[in-house]
Order: sequence, then C-alpha cells, then structure tokens
Amino acid sequence: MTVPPTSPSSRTPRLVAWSTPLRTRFRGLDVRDGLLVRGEAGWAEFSPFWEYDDAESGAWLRAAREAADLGWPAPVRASVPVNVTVPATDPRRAHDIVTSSDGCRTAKVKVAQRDAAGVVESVDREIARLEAVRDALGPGGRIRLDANGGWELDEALRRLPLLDRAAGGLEYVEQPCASVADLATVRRATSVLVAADESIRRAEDPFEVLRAEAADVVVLKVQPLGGVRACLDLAERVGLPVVVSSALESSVGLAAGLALAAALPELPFACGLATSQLLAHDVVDEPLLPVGGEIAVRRPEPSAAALALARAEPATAERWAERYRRVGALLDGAAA
Ligand SMILES: O=C(O)CCC(=O)c1ccccc1C(=O)O
Ligand SMILES: [Mg+2]
Repeated sequence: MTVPPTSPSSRTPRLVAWSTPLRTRFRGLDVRDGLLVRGEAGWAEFSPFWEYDDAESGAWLRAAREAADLGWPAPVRASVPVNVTVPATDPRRAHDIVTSSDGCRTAKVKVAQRDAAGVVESVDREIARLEAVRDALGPGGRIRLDANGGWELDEALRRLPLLDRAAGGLEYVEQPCASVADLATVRRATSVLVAADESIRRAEDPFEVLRAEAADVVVLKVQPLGGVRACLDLAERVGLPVVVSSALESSVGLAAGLALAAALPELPFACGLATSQLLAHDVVDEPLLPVGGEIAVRRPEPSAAALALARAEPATAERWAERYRRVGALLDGAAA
C-alpha cells in the first residue's frame, strides 16, 4: 500500500490507515487503529479488532463495501440521542468523563473488568464508579451497565441488585454473562432489564436470544453485523427495541452507525455512538460528537489536517492493507 506524503485530497488515495491513542484504556486497548477506504459513495471504515480472524472480519468488510460503494438508506430523524461511555476507570475519572460529555443524559458504565491474571474487579470498586456517575449525572439521568459477558452467572445474580441500588436504578445491563442461557436466567431472576450484545453480533444464530427469551433489548453494531442494511433487516426480524453502538471507530465509521440509528423506524434508547470522545485524535476536522446529548446526522470526510495527527505508521498501514486484501479475497472466494 502506498501512503502518500501529501494531503489526501491532492492524491486521493483509496486506502489510508489511521491510529490514535485512547484517552482512557478501553477493552484492554490503549491504541485504536483501522483503515479508511474511499469508493464511489464516499469514505468507509474497515476496522475489525486485531483479535478477529479473517473469517470473522468478513462482515466488517461487507459493511465497509456498503459504505464505500452504495451509501445508506435515507434517515427518518436529523439527530440521535447518545450515551456517554464510561470505561472501567476510577471514580474521579468516571465523574470527569460524564461531566465533560456535552450534555449526555445517559451513561453506559463498563463493569466485570478482568485484570491480566483474569481476576474480576471487586463489586466495591464498581459501586464506587456507579456512585460517581450518578453524582455527575444528577437524579434525572439514566445509567446502563455493560459487562461484556464477563460475569459468571452467580456473580451477576449477586452483584446486580447491589449495582442497581448504587446507581439509583439501572436502565438495563448489557451482556451480563457470556451464554444465552445465563442471560435468560439473569433476566428471569432479577428486576434489571437485559440487553444482548455479543450474543447477537458474535453468535452463529442471533435468533437464539429470541427463542430463549434472553433479552429485552438488542445492541446492533454496523461493522460486525455486515452493514446498515443488514442491521435494519435484523432489527425488523428481531422485533425488540434496538440500541445502535459503535465498535470504537473513527468518525468515518461512526457515520455508518449514525445512519443506522437515523434510519430505524423506532429509537427508544440513547445510542452508544459518542465514542469519538474516547479517541485522542479523530480523522475528520469536526468529529461526530454530541451537542446537548445528541449527535447531528451527517457524514464527515477525513481531512489531511486531522490525519496529520491520526495517520498510522507505515508498518501498521502495511498490516492493514494486507488484512484488507486477505479478507477481501476470502469474501469474494466465499461468494463465488
Ligand atoms: O456502546 C457504547 O457506549 C460504546 C461502544 C462499546 O461499548 C463497545 C465498543 C467497542 C467494542 C465493544 C463495545 C461493547 O459495547 O461491548
Ligand atoms: Mg457491549
């Protein structure tokens, strides 16, 4: 891959790799990177996490091809209410993140964080984080949790009533346990609503959640589910309330999530699309950030000025170009 030394507009490269530190460690990551791809319909993002193999990355590439070649269905709303995303961090930092979130009235707080040795964070620390978030939000704000499937069933059942109390009421808990069966048990045994995330986007069969009556809400992410149209189709077939979330993309990738949230017939919950707040640098001049708790629906383009701070090193760019080529060959081979 050739990474031009000059501005993207003067050389119009088809592929540009980006990389940025995160402001706060998230999902065990300190850096996020990805690839921007320009097609007839505009700039697209291909950014599967590095632990995803080529087969699982195929859906992410289908989403990028849709954005680059086709664009997205028309919006039915002009702005999308969003949550502030609070990583598994200390109470002071959690408080700061919420107060500097530009008016978000919903906070999504990460819990069930495991350290390098696999030891789960104590419930006392989770309680302290939730108290700080409630203090920062005030009584009117909503708090949801995301455990990323990290609790054993007994941990979830023991902790959720305590966390519900510490938060002053939870909106829902996202993926408290890994298995669909455990989600169903949590849903039946506690008063907290359950949202399914990994059980939808990394599952062989996303409808298992429905058959097991394991969730009240589903989280949809454009890249892992193969594009905006694929998500709209899934939302229609699932028939449960949908929350659109990011996969920690740059604003080029976030625009696809925003297009999905803007095109859904119903949008009863705030979406997890305010994650440009977690990046030290974004690839566009005016990142997709909330104003008054909502992000205006638009599709920003990468700029040379922004990429001056967010461009990947040549070795990283080479890895992305290779991965893009391999996943593309796999997809095209599989389709033939
Ligand atoms: O929903 C949000 O607030 C932010 C997105 C988010 O949490 C996320 C970002 C990248 C990968 C996984 C997840 C997740 O929801 O588990
Ligand atoms: Mg999640």
